[in-house]
Amino acid sequence: MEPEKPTEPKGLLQTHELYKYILETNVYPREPESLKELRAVTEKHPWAVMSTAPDAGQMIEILLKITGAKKALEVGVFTGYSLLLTALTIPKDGKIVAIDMDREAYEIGRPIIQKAGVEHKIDFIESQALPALDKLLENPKNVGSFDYAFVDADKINYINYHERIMKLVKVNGIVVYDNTLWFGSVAQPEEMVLKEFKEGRVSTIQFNKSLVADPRIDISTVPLGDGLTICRRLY
Ligand SMILES: C[S@@+](CC[C@H](N)C(=O)[O-])C[C@H]1O[C@@H](n2cnc3c(N)ncnc32)[C@H](O)[C@@H]1O
Ligand SMILES: O=c1cc(-c2ccc(O)cc2)oc2c(O)c(O)ccc12
Repeated sequence: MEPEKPTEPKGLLQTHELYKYILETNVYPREPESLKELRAVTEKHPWAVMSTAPDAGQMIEILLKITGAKKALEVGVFTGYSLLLTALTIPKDGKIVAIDMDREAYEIGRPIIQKAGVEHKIDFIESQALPALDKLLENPKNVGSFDYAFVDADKINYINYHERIMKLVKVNGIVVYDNTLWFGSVAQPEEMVLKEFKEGRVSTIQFNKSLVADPRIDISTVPLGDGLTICRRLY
């Protein structure tokens, strides 16, 4: 049997109608204007699908508020939806270290971030993520200092990011990994998986297993967007 081709995005839900209902009824009415604007400019980008899902963003906003996060780390910025969401949510004197190797995409969202008055909270690092994280770790002030981290970059490296981020976040700090259900492919038999998802599926399955086996964290996987795994550092 031919694998089913995805049509329009519906996250991991059974129907487009249900996803539309969630967005239109619960998410868009509460979404700040600047995030709507960022979403609109991002839609013109050929890789717009990579932008953090607004329903997942709404959940992240609650996490940031509950934990009172002030110092945040983001790996994978793209045009900046999750970055702007974080910048809008953390306090005025909060800081976000945001890493992406693609400055061009960040420049698409940056004028909107500036207009929203939150650019002063952001330290954008144009770099491959692994060396940037290693550099952060060289400064003892950064070790165990982050309240929150969001990882939404190359899935194959999540395992490597995790080891570094475990040292950068404080005990009780929260780490959120995006795409941990990789378009639902993690639960599909291999022969049913579309070619373009195969590599990501394998690394995501391995990564999910490694989180389950990691005694340093609590975890919860939430089927929002493309799957979020929320971790809390225990020790
Ligand atoms: C899924 S997008 C991030 C989406 C973003 N969180 C948002 O809300 O729009 C992934 C991003 O990770 C970046 N990326 C991929 N591999 C990377 C790497 N090895 N180092 C740094 N950035 C990387 C890409 O340039 C891309 O902008
Ligand atoms: O379709 C994608 C692709 C990515 C992706 C692929 C390769 C990389 O090096 C980084 C990112 O990420 C996505 C994503 O985060 C998402 O939420 C939806 C779709 C995709």
